[in-house]
Amino acid sequence: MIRVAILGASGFVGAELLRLCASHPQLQPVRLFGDSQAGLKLEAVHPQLALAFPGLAVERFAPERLDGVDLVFAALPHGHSQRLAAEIIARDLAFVDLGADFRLDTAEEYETWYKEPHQAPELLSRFVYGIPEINRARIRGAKLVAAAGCYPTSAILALRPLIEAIDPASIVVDAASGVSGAGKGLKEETHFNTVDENLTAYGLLTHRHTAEMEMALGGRVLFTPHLAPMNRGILATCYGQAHGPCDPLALLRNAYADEPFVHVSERPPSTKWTLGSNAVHLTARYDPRTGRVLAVAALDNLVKGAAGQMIQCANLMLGLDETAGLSTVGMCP
Ligand SMILES: NC(=O)C1=CN([C@@H]2O[C@H](COP(=O)(O)OP(=O)(O)OC[C@H]3O[C@@H](n4cnc5c(N)ncnc54)[C@H](OP(=O)(O)O)[C@@H]3O)[C@@H](O)[C@H]2O)C=CC1
Ligand SMILES: CC(=O)N[C@@H](CCC(=O)OP(=O)(O)O)C(=O)O
Repeated sequence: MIRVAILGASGFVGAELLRLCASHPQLQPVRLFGDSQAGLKLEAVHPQLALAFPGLAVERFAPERLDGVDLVFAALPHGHSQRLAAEIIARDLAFVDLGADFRLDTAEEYETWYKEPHQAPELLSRFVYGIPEINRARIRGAKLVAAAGCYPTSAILALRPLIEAIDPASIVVDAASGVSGAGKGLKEETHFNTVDENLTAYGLLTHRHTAEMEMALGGRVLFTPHLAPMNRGILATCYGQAHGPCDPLALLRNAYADEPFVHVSERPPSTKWTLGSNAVHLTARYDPRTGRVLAVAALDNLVKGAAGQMIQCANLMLGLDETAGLSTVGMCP
């Protein structure tokens, strides 16, 4: 068995990591770390996991508590991993980080979008960007992976195979996310009364995920996120000006023919098809009237947009079956 420690285990992504580990043949969570919920038994923090992990409790992190651990997952608020990474690296552990701390190429880019100086710029180049469908060879065997953000995963998977067919400076991404994307903290914007029966655009022109999309797509992206009145799921509708008539659906089908978690279809995808699964559903069109390409992606922000992607990366890093522990089946209705 591979012994796993989870930083941020008491959060939404932490719960999802544990849920997926419960059906993983090799990953065994042994240490769970949190902040305000440290000291509580797991069954008090995430009752839905009580039967799977009866003996576990949430602790406060201390480096010596990683003794005997093989793999570390971190699902912490941005800015924390860059302060802890050196301790994890010194122990030569496999490390998959989901915060944004090690996703971008440079400290300058991080400071531009996250509005604070990076605390470990010397480590940035050691992390591999974690979307297996675009970066599998580098993730396989890597020790340090920065798993991609939820919105970027949807837009990058929808557009990357189409990038040669469009002007990369013309990309527009409009994406709607379920409220779990904002984490479990209580905020006015995510309060039931705010989100119920409501649809809101936010982060206009400034959302930090723009940088990640531009890094992976090599273009300019106008990204507008929206908060949708649903629990989970992201639907990303992406556009780009085509160089000429093309068949984007065929390009997607061709790019993802052998991918275990990507389904390409003519049918416009729904978030509900992906709930609880590591699947991404895609479609695309060429519009001869406007000369634009349109691509749509649906995924579960907590699975392919977070915990599922982390496990998919860890499977590759550790030489396991890439699909281990990751059901491809969504829960619908
Ligand atoms: N939710 C999503 O869909 C996605 C989230 N992410 C990213 O993953 C990370 C976690 O997200 P999510 O699970 O939603 O967030 P939550 O707010 O639900 O959970 C945050 C976790 O971090 C812990 N934590 C908070 N502050 C500290 C601290 N100072 N020291 C140690 N631990 C701390 C919390 O502990 P405690 O509860 O005990 O206080 C909790 O376990 C974030 O970076 C987020 O941006 C990325 C993709 C998708
Ligand atoms: C609905 C919602 O609020 N979503 C979050 C993005 C999700 C996330 O956790 O961001 P990372 O992938 O960078 O970690 C937001 O827009 O800030």
